[in-house]
Amino acid sequence: MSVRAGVLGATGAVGQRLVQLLDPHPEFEITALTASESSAGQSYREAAKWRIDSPIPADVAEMTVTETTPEAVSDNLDIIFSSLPSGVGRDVEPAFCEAGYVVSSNSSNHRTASDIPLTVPEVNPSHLDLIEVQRDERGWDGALVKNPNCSTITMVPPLAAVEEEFGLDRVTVATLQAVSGAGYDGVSSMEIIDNAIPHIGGEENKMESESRKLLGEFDGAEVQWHDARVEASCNRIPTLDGHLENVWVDTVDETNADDIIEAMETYPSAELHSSPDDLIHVFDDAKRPQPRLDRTREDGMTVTAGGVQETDGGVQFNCLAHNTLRGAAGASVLNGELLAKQGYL
Ligand SMILES: NC(=O)C1=CN([C@@H]2O[C@H](COP(=O)(O)OP(=O)(O)OC[C@H]3O[C@@H](n4cnc5c(N)ncnc54)[C@H](OP(=O)(O)O)[C@@H]3O)[C@@H](O)[C@H]2O)C=CC1
Ligand SMILES: N[C@@H](CC(=O)OP(=O)(O)O)C(=O)O
Repeated sequence: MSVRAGVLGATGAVGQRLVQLLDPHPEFEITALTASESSAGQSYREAAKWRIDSPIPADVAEMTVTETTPEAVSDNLDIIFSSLPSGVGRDVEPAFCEAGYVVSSNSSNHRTASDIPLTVPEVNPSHLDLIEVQRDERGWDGALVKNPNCSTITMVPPLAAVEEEFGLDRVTVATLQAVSGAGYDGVSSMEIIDNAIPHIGGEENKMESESRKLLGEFDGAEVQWHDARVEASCNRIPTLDGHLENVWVDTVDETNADDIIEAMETYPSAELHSSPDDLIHVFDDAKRPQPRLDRTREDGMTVTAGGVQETDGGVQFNCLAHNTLRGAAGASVLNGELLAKQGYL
């Protein structure tokens, strides 16, 4: 039987990606779509202004968009995917959880709260059980689960591979982030063409904190954040999709480039529908990965890496992921698959 799924913020950039991924999904069936008051009452086709380069799914196009309240959606929902603006989701998502819904959210609110699981199913699936703590503390029948920020999710699988074999002491990262990360209206063409912007508000702090929570240990009661020092510098560049990152890692144990490549290549994926066969693909061509060539590998869910070199304290490498697939909608769907597999739906 299908898992009935609702999408909050379904008309937005990430919401449209969620619809694109959920419509053909073998496990989920879209049964509710919500957006702001101004879109409510319209058909999804009218409200969404579909901007993805595959056709709007015909069966979803004629569904009516509702307001984003627990009362406005039908009771017949098993899971909700949320891609609301963070400020909106901050209060709205807990209201859905209080009403008994299980919410897999991409919004940045509450990601570092102590009782909210922040999960990448291939990296820290055990953190999902923080739901039990959350339910005890908040008295919810529902649950709230988050996926991380798109730049964080790009570097965390390679970092997890390094951590597992050699330990992480210090991480320094510089990002080259695509414009889609800012949303359709986020950066004007006059601002970004022939240019680069060396600041993305709040992004550095998210990379520094979310990565340490993801790589931390869950002891059944709380997540002990990883104690590595993580420093990030974030830049917007004129690519459409795909965040490229330059990462330097000081490891606890001595290592070399060949061992790091092997650790990344053998880091396991998860047995979930949306997990790629190869979670991390490592190129030996120093000019890869590149956003245009590599962002859609395995439906945009593989993290690609390259340029692995030894340094004084450890290793340097580059990595890339599709920011609205692996970094946003795909990450939320994966968390939904994990919730289903672990019996939370
Ligand atoms: N774009 C990206 O690559 C990434 C985005 N994110 C995060 O995902 C979230 C969504 O981003 P994005 O899709 O780009 O945003 P958009 O602005 O494109 O979409 C926002 C969605 O939320 C709805 N919405 C806006 N205000 C309200 C409100 N007051 N009540 C109910 N619904 C509302 C909009 O409806 P309407 O159409 O009616 O206005 C729309 O459906 C954000 O938290 C963002 O930070 C995370 C990673 C990557
Ligand atoms: N800030 C990211 C996208 C984003 O919205 O991230 P978050 O999910 O943390 O809000 C970018 O600009 O590429």
